[in-house]
Amino acid sequence: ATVEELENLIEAATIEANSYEFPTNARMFQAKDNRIEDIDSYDFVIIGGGVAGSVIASRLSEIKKWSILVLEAGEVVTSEFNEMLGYTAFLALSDLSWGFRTVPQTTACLGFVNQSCRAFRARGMGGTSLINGAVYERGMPSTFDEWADITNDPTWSYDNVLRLFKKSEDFHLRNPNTPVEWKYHGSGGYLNVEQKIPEDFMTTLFLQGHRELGTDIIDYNGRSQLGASIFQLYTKHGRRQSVYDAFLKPVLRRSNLDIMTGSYVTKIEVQKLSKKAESVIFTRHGRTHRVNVKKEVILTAGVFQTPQILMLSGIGPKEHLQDMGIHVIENLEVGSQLKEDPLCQALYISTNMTRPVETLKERLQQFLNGEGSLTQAYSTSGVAFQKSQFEEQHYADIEFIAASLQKSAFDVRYAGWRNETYETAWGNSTNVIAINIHNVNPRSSGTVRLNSADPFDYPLIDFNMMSDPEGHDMAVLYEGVNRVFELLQTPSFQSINPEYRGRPLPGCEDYQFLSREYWYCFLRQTCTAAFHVRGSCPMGADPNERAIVDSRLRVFGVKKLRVADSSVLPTSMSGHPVGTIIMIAEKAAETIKCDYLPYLNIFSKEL
Ligand SMILES: Cc1cc2nc3c(=O)[nH]c(=O)nc-3n(C[C@H](O)[C@H](O)[C@H](O)COP(=O)(O)OP(=O)(O)OC[C@H]3O[C@@H](n4cnc5c(N)ncnc54)[C@H](O)[C@@H]3O)c2cc1C
Repeated sequence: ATVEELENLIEAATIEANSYEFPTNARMFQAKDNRIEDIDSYDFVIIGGGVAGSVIASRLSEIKKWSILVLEAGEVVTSEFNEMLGYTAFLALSDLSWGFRTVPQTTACLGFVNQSCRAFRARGMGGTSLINGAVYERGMPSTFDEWADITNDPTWSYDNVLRLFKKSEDFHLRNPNTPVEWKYHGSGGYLNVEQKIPEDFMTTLFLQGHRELGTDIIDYNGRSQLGASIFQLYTKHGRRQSVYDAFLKPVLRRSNLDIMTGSYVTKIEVQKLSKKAESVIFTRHGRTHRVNVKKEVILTAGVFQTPQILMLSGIGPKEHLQDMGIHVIENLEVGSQLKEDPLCQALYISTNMTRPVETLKERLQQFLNGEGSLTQAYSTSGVAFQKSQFEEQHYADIEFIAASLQKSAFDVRYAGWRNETYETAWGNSTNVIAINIHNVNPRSSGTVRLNSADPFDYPLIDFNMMSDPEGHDMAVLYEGVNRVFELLQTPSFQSINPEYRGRPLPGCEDYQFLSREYWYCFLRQTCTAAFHVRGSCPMGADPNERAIVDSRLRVFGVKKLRVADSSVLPTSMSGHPVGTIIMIAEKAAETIKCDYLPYLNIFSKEL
């Protein structure tokens, strides 16, 4: 597109976002009557064409004799507007968004309308990679050794999964100032990974400040995640590349792969005695269909809807299903260990830093060259992973993200702020920067439950962040606040004259301003969700210890049914999950191939 065409797309999308009303249920997918029409059967039916579903469909359809069907509620997205990461937030307020939010919270998101946190998820081929920040990050290598212990399966160890991370990746070093540990990166994979160029002033300052504090500048996808860095993004020449674009678009001509968009799955039919998954019921264009499954159903509908579909199909906590009037097929603690990371983005700091004045036309011209501010979702690209004093092992538990901000009515709408809280947090600050504090390894957990047995009702989502009885998560976040002020003391940051000019927040007036108690209150008011939700159907060795799937991602007690998306992460991986979800999906596909084609060597080309 030309600069003028892009300007028109931006105008239309921003008008839509500013007046967008989120749906509150999925009734737009309801059929007109109760008739069920059978369609042809498939070897594998994949529910959800999101991040994990796209990877699995791509890999399984490599086997020509298998027939694969992907059922996805959303559509294929083609607008170039969606490729501009700089407008990411606008996409969450569009028809791509499911529009989920949590039930009212008591320990976090208190400064937001109805004390509710947004729980953004996207629909459409590529799933939430259609609206996310495209940060590519794998977490701490030792996480995967822990997964091998939890599942009693050494194939989850880092030495083994590194091969899968590399298999997906096509890494390009675009910023020569960034350290790279090449042996941890892949080339020639489906997913293009690159850094944004050139660095902006705030990123440079952030890295210098960290150097002055003695922090190493590292490749966070190398041997250790601990240190400061600039984001690696899975973009291509600075443009968003959804996981569908990367993994499925190149193979669409395969005749054994069918993708049915606009298809909303309401139930997996599981035979009551044999407990075998036999068919999938879905609505499409006002009608209801049944598809029979010859080999397996693979559930990749994401962290909220995967547990919802399981529960609607009779797989979940017995008492809850009985309360909902659903016949129990398998009693499993589905949806009982939901994990979300608290993120504080409201520590606004006034400075004397002036930002470059660029017109939209100039920014679009840079975008067309694969550069500039529109090629990243966050306002800058500086990031640091650190370990708090409370972290007993060696995981990162705090991520700091540099930001350079302007006050905006759109932010209030996007995040769902209460106006008064936003205004007072901002105070009379000018030329604002923020160092966002992200607790990437929290202990608190929440739940996903059914609202009713009606598949068109949204599930009840309760993040329950910062609620662990020991107060660990609060202590980590408070240490994060103190570390931000330490960073602001470095000579680099002192050069821009940083000053905190927020006013006492509503609800926190009783605490001495800027005391420890005040910051605790501030964090409960301003921390919201990082959208890195996971763990609603964790893998493990034993369903009596609340595991839902085994190490081969098979649902305990049910045959022909696997789950392979963000729901299965058994612990945090200390960061942004897409890289790990892609690895899990690669592993799921490889496992399925080994189960059905045991004569194939896993290193053979055919895999
Ligand atoms: C605003 C935002 C920014 C983020 N930024 C980053 C980032 O920079 N880096 C990162 O690593 N992670 C990021 N994430 C998180 C990341 O995008 C998700 O963790 C990831 O997409 C989850 O993958 P998934 O395969 O589990 O689910 P999804 O990608 O959400 O896919 C699930 C799919 O299933 C479909 N589906 C659901 N229910 C049904 C049904 N009943 N019938 C048919 N289809 C159905 C959905 O429409 C969707 O397409 C971000 C998330 C958000 C919201």
